[in-house]
Amino acid sequence: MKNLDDLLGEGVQGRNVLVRADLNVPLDGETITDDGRVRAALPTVEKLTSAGARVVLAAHLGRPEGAPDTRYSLAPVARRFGELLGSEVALADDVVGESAHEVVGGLADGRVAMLQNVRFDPRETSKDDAERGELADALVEVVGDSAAFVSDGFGVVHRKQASVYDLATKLPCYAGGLVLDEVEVLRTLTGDPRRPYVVLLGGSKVSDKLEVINALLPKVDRLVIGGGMAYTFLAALGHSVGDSLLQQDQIAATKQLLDEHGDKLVLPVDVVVADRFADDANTQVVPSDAIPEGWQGLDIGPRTVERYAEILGSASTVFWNGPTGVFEFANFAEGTRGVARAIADSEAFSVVGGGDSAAAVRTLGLDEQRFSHISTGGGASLEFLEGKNLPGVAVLEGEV
Ligand SMILES: Nc1ncnc2c1ncn2[C@@H]1O[C@H](COP(=O)(O)OP(=O)(O)O)[C@@H](O)[C@H]1O
Ligand SMILES: O=C(OP(=O)(O)O)[C@H](O)COP(=O)(O)O
Repeated sequence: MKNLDDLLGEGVQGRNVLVRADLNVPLDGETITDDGRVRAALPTVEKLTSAGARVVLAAHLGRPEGAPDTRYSLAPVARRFGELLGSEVALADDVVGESAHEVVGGLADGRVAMLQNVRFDPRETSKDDAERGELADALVEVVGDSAAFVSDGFGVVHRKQASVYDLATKLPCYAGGLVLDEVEVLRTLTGDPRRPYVVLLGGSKVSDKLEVINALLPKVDRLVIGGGMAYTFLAALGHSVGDSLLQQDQIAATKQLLDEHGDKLVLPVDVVVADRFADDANTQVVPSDAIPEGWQGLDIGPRTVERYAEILGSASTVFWNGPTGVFEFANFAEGTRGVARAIADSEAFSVVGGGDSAAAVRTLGLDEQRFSHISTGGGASLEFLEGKNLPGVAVLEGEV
């Protein structure tokens, strides 16, 4: 697989280089609450601009429904990128339209432009190869067919999407430094990890992650569950979960997982419930088999934190993806803070993966240096650990 150094060796002065980055940062209105992914994308872009390339950034933000939606505009991200870079990043109003052509056409050597959220175009995430191919062709038209493509959005390489996968089949493609670094660290976890090997999973992308659990169970000693997915497990045990996040269609499969691997799976014994999804909601701590009707679980409870901290503290290898609760609200951040602290205090080789998990480490005031590696990708790391083929990496290796 060719990499960024190969491209720099070929020379990029005056050449358009389209960089796919993962700039999917957490936002509070228009304020970026954690710019970790922007910072992680900088080194590749800076290497290219220093060599005189004209860099065109393509990225997504959130999960818009395939149409422009101002809530998911990349404007705050382009602004932050410009600040960190020390030179303005011009943002196109569209993905492959008139504005994209104009902004890219006006790009000077060593400067950076950004396309608007690629997921504003429904073809980006289409399951139809031809539709995605069409968008990739339109992206090539924007940057010109003498352009190069650098894939550096590690957090999105598990997605078979137009700007991640299909574009790599249309332009000379190169792996960026972030993708290479992340893959190298994660490889140490797929070989022969020191045991006990504990994986802690939380977060809200429940349907994505339930599949992953199945594949990870044979590889780990303990799989500790928190966050939104815990409630599908509790429901599978026959408990009522009130208004908590619930993946109804996965209950049967989850039941089977519990039957087959109950010894490895660790579930919350108590949870913090709220009477509505808000930081100032009324709250109470209840046993996990006694969630009252009309209430929703938004964090793991203190007894669970203690138990999880003990398991994490005695592990030799830890992988953590997904906050154990809605840590963005102070009232539901204690669980995530508690498990993060336990990992930070342990001597284990520890990898944290995921935009929100990494953001939690930083915004809850933990010392990043206490973790062996903070990955920019949650789902991508998990799929890598499962041993799954990551489309965005495979395509760079020419394995498609
Ligand atoms: N019990 C819960 N109910 C609803 N949302 C939750 C719950 N626990 C965690 N979350 C939310 O999960 C989100 C992070 O999920 P996810 O995207 O899967 O993690 P990551 O980005 O680290 O991969 C956070 O915004 C958090 O508020
Ligand atoms: O935030 C991301 O993934 P993550 O939450 O698994 O770390 C990536 O930007 C991918 O986003 P997606 O899961 O909407 O495809």
